[in-house]
Amino acid sequence: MKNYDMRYASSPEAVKKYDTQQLRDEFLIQNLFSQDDIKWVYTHYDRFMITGVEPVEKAVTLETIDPLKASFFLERREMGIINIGGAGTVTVDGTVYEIDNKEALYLGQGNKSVIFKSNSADAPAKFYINSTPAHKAYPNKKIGKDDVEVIELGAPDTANARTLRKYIVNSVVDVCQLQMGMTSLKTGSVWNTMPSHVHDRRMEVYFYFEVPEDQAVCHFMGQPQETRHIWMANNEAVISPPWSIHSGSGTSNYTFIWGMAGENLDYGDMDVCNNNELR
Ligand SMILES: O=C[C@H](O)[C@@H](O)CC(=O)C(=O)O
Ligand SMILES: [Zn+2]
Repeated sequence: MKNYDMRYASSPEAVKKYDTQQLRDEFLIQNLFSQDDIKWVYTHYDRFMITGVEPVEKAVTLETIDPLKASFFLERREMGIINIGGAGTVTVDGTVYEIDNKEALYLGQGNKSVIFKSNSADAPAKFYINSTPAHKAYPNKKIGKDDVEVIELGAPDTANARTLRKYIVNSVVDVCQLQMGMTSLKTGSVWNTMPSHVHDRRMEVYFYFEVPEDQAVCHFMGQPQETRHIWMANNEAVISPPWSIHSGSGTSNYTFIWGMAGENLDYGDMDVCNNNELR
């Protein structure tokens, strides 16, 4: 069975003409988590790759996929892993990393054997994973809850009070180009990434989770004066092209993981859009 799905890059001019289904086919990632298996989405936006692994009955071994033309997955790549499920382990060339809920692991280029396992089949680990090309082998590093950089953003008055946690940024861990973190909306706050922004130098992927049953998140994309939306359910991800805003509003509060790659490692390099100028 083919273990990857290819997403080619789209131009803003083409996307203007997409209908709902075409927008979803190009940018939305559903069925992200495979039980006891790994199925990748390989994008042509900075060759950023996305998957979710949920080991239940057995350990899952990371294998290379055909488009990489590599002898092992991390031969020319780095990887960030954030566990959103129960406690688990990632064994990397014999070293066992215990990764609890909302802990992360950075893996540098050159690691040959990577094995994902849950501590208990009753509360399986759910490893959300991003991977990007790498030019240098940086050391592996576990990022625990105390290692993250925490920022409070927004306000209840504008329904966007949220806590942003930087897990994989260059002030926490040495990386080639991957950046990852987690943002949690407070109760009563629903808008993420407001005011919105673009960063034509980096693409981004948002993975929405902790969306309560029967609730949804409306994700906004597109050029600032030509926006589109995609309605998203729990545990779905969306690809944000470098030219696109990436903001969302939920029918309740929720949490999401952001991952980025591209030209620079400067988290704060964003071109902010004024709310009253969005179209
Ligand atoms: O470029 C940075 C990313 O879009 C996110 O980190 C923004 C975010 O999580 C938020 O404002 O809530
Ligand atoms: Zn961004």
